[in-house]
Amino acid sequence: MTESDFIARLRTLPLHPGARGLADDVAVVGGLIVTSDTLVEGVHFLPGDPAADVAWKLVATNLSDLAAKGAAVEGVMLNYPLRDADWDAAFLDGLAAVLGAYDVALIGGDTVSLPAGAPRVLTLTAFGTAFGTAFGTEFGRDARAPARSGARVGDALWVTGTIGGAGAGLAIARAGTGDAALLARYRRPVPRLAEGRALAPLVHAMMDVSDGLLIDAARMAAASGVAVTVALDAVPLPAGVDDALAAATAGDDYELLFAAPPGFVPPVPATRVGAFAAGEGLALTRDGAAVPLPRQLGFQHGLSGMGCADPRA
Ligand SMILES: Nc1ncnc2c1ncn2[C@@H]1O[C@H](COP(=O)(O)OP(=O)(O)OP(=O)(O)O)[C@@H](O)[C@H]1O
Ligand SMILES: Cc1ncc(C[n+]2csc(CCOP(=O)(O)O)c2C)c(N)n1
Ligand SMILES: [Mg+2]
Repeated sequence: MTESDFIARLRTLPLHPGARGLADDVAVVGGLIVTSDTLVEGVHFLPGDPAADVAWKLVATNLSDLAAKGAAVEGVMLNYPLRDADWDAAFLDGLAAVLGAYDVALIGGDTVSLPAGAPRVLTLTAFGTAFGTAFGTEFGRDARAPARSGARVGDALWVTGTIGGAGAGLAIARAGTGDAALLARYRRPVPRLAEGRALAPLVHAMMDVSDGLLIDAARMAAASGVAVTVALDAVPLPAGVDDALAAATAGDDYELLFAAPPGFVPPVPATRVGAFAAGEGLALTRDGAAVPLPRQLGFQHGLSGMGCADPRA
């Protein structure tokens, strides 16, 4: 079963009104914005990646979902599997560093052991509050946490930062040599918290790019009931990356993807990469000409590595 099949089945279960139909980066519960993400050794990080970097990535990937809702971070809970003392100590050092870097407090969690040889599975749950609101009604907070589902016909699709650096960084980590800045994009992603707070009151829809620009743009369009076209030639690439299609399907970028009305002037550095129209699905262009969709739009669990073109989850 693929990740999207599994989540589609979950959607048939009784859902909390704040679950946003299991079609958003977060839930909004009791005035809190809640998200949870897991890193699995061999799936999300390499066994040889430094423990401190794994701690960084675990926190950063969760904060990225809060950033996509313009949230202020309230705190995090950690579920941690002990395995070897040196790695665990280095992880704790890295955890202290990333929590300090983003001024994030630990709320609690759980500590377990692993069977000998089992890969590490690390989970963090992050809690946030809608930025700029006093403690008040859930509606007031929810109204400032843009969903994936708000894109409208005529909106433009925008992305912060650059895309494809983390995918290149993963190849560098596997090879053991290469550009340090690209490697850092893979090992130490930067949650766009300040950008998210600036954008949240202004945009129609927002999410972070975790699985790949194309699959995540398709998810935003599907959740919004509109079609989206992405211009491959417009995708902002970092120095050292030149294959826009590979960049747009690699994932791990943790930039913010958002829909905004025509004429929008973003308050933070961002690039217009596409447009929404009536209809459904994703289309690609390069220099104005239609380009066929690749077989895989991004990463999806359950497909032995890269995912398929299904934007449902
Ligand atoms: N095992 C699960 N149980 C309950 N809800 C789930 C489960 N897996 C995913 N979801 C829900 O499905 C929705 C989509 O999840 P998804 O993991 O794709 O979003 P995300 O966290 O933004 O992305 P990513 O995991 O790529 O960072 C969210 O509402 C999430 O809470
Ligand atoms: C060793 C290794 N192999 C492949 C990848 C690529 N990758 C794995 S999960 C994922 C999407 C985000 O995960 P999720 O959807 O679970 O949040 C991506 C792009 C990696 N990071 N490390
Ligand atoms: Mg997300």
